[in-house]
Amino acid sequence: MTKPPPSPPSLADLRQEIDTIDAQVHSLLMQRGDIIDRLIQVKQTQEVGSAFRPAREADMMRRLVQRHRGILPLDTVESIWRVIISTFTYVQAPFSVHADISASEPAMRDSARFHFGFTVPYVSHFNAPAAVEAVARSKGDLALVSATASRTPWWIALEPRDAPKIIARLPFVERADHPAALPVFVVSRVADSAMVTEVETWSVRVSGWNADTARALSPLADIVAVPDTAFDGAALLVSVAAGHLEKVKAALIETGASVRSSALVGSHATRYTVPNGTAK
Ligand SMILES: O=C(O)C(=O)C[C@]1(C(=O)O)C=C[C@@H](O)C=C1
Repeated sequence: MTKPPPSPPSLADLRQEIDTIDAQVHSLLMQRGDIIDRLIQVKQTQEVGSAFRPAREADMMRRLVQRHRGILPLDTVESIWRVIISTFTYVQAPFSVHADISASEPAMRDSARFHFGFTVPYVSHFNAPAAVEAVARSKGDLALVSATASRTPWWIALEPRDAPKIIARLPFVERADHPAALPVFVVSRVADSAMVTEVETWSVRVSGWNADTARALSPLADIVAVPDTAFDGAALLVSVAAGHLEKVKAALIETGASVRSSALVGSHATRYTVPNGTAK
C-alpha cells in the first residue's frame, strides 16, 4: 500500500516559520549592535570624527552581491545592508549628509536615502562648494557631489593637506537600472588608514584644453572638466588607477596642452559592476 502524499503545510504553519525567522533576524541585528558597542572602544573614531570606513564598506558590499541568491531582489538586499551599515556608522559618531542638489534634487535625495537611510540627517545645498564647505566646517559629516558633471571646480577646495577628501564613489555596486544610479563622490575627512587607494582622484589645472585633448584622455581616466577662462584652459577632476597619473599627463602634453598644477584630492575603490544577468 502506498502512503498518501504529505499534506502541504497550513498558512498558520508557514507564518509561524516566518515569525521564527523574523525573530532571529531581529535578534542578530541586536547582537550586531552589541558588537558595534565593543568596536567603538577599539576604533578610536573620535580622533578623526567619522566612523565611516570606505575601504571596509566597498569590500562588504561586493561580497554581499557575490553571495546573493534567490528571489529577493538584489536592489532590496543592497538597500537593507546600506541602511544597516550606515545606521551603525551613525550610532558610533553622529553625522549629516550634505548633498549638492544642483544636478537633480530627486536623484540626489534617492542616492542619499538609499546609501545612508533615514536616520542620518539629510541637508541639501544649492551647489557643490556649499556642500563641501559644510563638511570642511564639521567634524565627520559627508558631502555627496555629482561624479560626472560640474559647473564649478569644487575639488580645488580639497587640495590643502588638511582639507576633506573624496573617499568613495557611489553606488558601491553598479548595474543597469540601479534604483539610486546617480554617480556620486563622497567627500569627508577620514583617517588615512581607512581610505581605499585603488583609484586616485586628482585636481589638475591645464592650459590649452580642447576637444582633442578630452578625446585622448577618455580611455585613460574619468574626467570632470570645468573651463578656466582666465588661462584658456580647464580645471579637471581626474579619476585614474593609482599610479597612472603620469600617463594622463603625457597624453595631455602630446595633444598640445600643458599641466599647470596637480594635487591629489582623494581616492576610492575600483568601480564594481554586477555582471549582466546577475542583478534583479
Ligand atoms: O568596521 C567598522 O569599522 C565599523 O565601524 C562597522 C561598520 C558596519 O556596520 O559593518 C560600520 C561603519 C564602517 O563604515 C564600516 C563597517
